[in-house]
Amino acid sequence: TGTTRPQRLLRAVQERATRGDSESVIAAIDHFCRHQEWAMNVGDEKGFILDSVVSEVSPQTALELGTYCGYSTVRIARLLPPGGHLITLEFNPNYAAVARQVIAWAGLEDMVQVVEGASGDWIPHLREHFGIESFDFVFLDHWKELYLPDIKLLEECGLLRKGTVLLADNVVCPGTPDYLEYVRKSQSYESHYFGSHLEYTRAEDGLEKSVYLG
Ligand SMILES: CCCNc1ncnc2c1ncn2[C@@H]1O[C@H](/C=C/CNC(=O)c2cc(-c3ccc(F)cc3)cc(O)c2O)[C@@H](O)[C@H]1O
Ligand SMILES: [Mg+2]
Repeated sequence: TGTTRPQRLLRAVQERATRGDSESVIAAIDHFCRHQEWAMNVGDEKGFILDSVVSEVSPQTALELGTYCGYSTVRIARLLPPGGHLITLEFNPNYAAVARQVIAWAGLEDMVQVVEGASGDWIPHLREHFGIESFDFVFLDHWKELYLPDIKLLEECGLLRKGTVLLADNVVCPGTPDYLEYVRKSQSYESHYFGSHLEYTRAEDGLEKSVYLG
């Protein structure tokens, strides 16, 4: 049986990073993915763009779809303003278990709630369960064909407000064509593409930032 890649990534964090130091956790994961095993984290290059958008929005309420090992969760949570809170949805229990330990190693467990389950099941219950009125920021990084249905669900549930910022990973590689067409054509969004590269590679990829106009 042996270990899984997320478990090996977690071990690299525990061996290389300093407890409570989120920068060292991010660096340990990037080192692992560059020199040991590639993994589908947003990475350092696109991560720098993610950082700048999160810093600009400075969200009190943030949502992440697809936690995986918690790399982007740590990147977002370390930049939240006082009182800021991040909910991250992850439907694979093994990934969620690894992510919780990565987030704890970074010392960010008080700002983050890892919610185990499917985004489509959970989104309609976020208000009643977590007392969320609406989200200031949403990071999409789960299954690519779910980006579009899930933002439509967020709209229907009234969880987006005038000015909510959506940031979507992988809009080029693997690609999210139906999502891109929707946010770029809809009168309800102001969209902008940030060109970059697929994590830890030279392949083209990028992030799409879309502001909900109501
Ligand atoms: C049925 C449940 C649907 N709703 C869901 N709700 C909550 N979490 C969900 C989820 N779907 C998937 N997830 C989780 O999101 C994560 C999935 C991410 C999918 N990401 C990718 O496929 C991806 C893939 C690549 C990639 C690019 C090039 C390549 F050659 C190989 C891979 C790069 C990336 O940056 C990626 O993000 C997992 O942790 C999964 O368990
Ligand atoms: Mg991704």
